[in-house]
Amino acid sequence: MTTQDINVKQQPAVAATGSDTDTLLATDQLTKKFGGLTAVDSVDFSVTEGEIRCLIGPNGAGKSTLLELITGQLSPTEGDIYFDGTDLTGLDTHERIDTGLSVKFQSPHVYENLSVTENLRVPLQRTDRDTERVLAETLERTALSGDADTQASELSHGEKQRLEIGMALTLDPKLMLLDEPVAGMSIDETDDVAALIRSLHDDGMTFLVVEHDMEFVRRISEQVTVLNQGSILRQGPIEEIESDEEVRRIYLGENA
Ligand SMILES: Nc1ncnc2c1ncn2[C@@H]1O[C@H](COP(=O)(O)OP(=O)(O)OP(=O)(O)O)[C@@H](O)[C@H]1O
Repeated sequence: MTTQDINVKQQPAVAATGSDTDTLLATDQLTKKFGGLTAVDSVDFSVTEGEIRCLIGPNGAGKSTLLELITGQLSPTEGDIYFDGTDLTGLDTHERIDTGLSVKFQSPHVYENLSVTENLRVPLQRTDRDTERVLAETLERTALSGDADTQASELSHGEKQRLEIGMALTLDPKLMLLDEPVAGMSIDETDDVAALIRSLHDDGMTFLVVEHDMEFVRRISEQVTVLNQGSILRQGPIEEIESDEEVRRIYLGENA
């Protein structure tokens, strides 16, 4: 399915973000209220095919809520989400994954008692892909070939993150959502994850990354969206965002 197939309701979101038919993910007036608190407030947001878009913002800005609305862990109070021509409203998280959306949460969710290869086989059971070929490819892409038989519990934090990205890759997603992928990592581990994201991007993968580490954002992302109090404050190239006075006052002053 292509973005041409997106129904008429998507048009405002695409138009509002200035994107065209390359839009892979779009939200239209997306809103989430928790009682009297509006955590996400009429957000028109989009991710273009092939880009690495980072979502930043101060604590409580609504980043996790937006991510959870996209993954289907939360239902919107109002608004819609479209992905690759499909209206995701009404689909549960597994059904969203089947449309090509992949999610990697902050802390690694790997099976500690299984080997690296066995972990990679778990998501593959859901597909009819050529398991042995995909396994070999994924081990190589995540630089885990040397640890194919290592039990996951023996991996470092950074290796576990790479393994989980690998598990997502086995399903051949169209968009990877990563929630703070380098939180708590050493410099070397951060380097490895940045290199992995860049190389997957070079192969055409699209990313939406929620991240606090601005040095990491600078390294992986060209396009940044700043969320503040549930609304989009700014979006644009990283250089523009970093030099924007209001962004600096609200967010970067304390994180740059
Ligand atoms: N389940 C919930 N019930 C009530 N309020 C919530 C719930 N989840 C989030 N909130 C509130 O919604 C607002 C946005 O929270 P959210 O976690 O999305 O922000 P965030 O940008 O991800 O923050 P952080 O960077 O600290 O993770 C906050 O005021 C938060 O307290």
